[in-house]
Amino acid sequence: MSQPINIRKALKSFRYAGVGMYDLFRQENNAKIHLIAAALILIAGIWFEISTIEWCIIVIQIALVWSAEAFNTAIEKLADTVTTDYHPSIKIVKDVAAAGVLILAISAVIVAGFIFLPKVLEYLN
Ligand SMILES: Nc1ncnc2c1ncn2[C@@H]1O[C@H](COP(=O)(O)OP(=O)(O)OP(=O)(O)O)[C@@H](O)[C@H]1O
Repeated sequence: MSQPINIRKALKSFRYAGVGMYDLFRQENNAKIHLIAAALILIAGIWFEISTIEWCIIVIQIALVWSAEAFNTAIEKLADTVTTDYHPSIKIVKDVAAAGVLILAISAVIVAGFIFLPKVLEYLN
């Protein structure tokens, strides 16, 4: 028979995830850069009064990059737990995980360009 939903357990999981998010942005250099970039984009969004659909796209892009950074950090920590000695497989694991972040970061920059570049050009004219 299926188990009933355990609200207390779910709330505990939220708390652990919150601690993970705090650790991510407090300890990881790249995560701090992504946090500052997101803050600047949010300020630009308010300044240029972007539309609801543009806000949705920006929020999705920020979430994708942050999420990829979180998974990348988790993989790095796990790899370092396995060994801190040089290992060719660990190199591939870390490089590929970092590539996952880079792909989404590039996509975020392109999307930001599509949204903000016309507004910046119009503002400058
Ligand atoms: N144990 C290892 N074996 C082989 N190569 C490694 C190993 N650890 C790190 N590397 C190489 O060094 C690169 C940087 O790894 P590192 O763990 O320092 O990541 P980072 O992105 O600098 O993150 P952080 O500064 O958060 O630790 C990896 O992408 C990989 O190419």
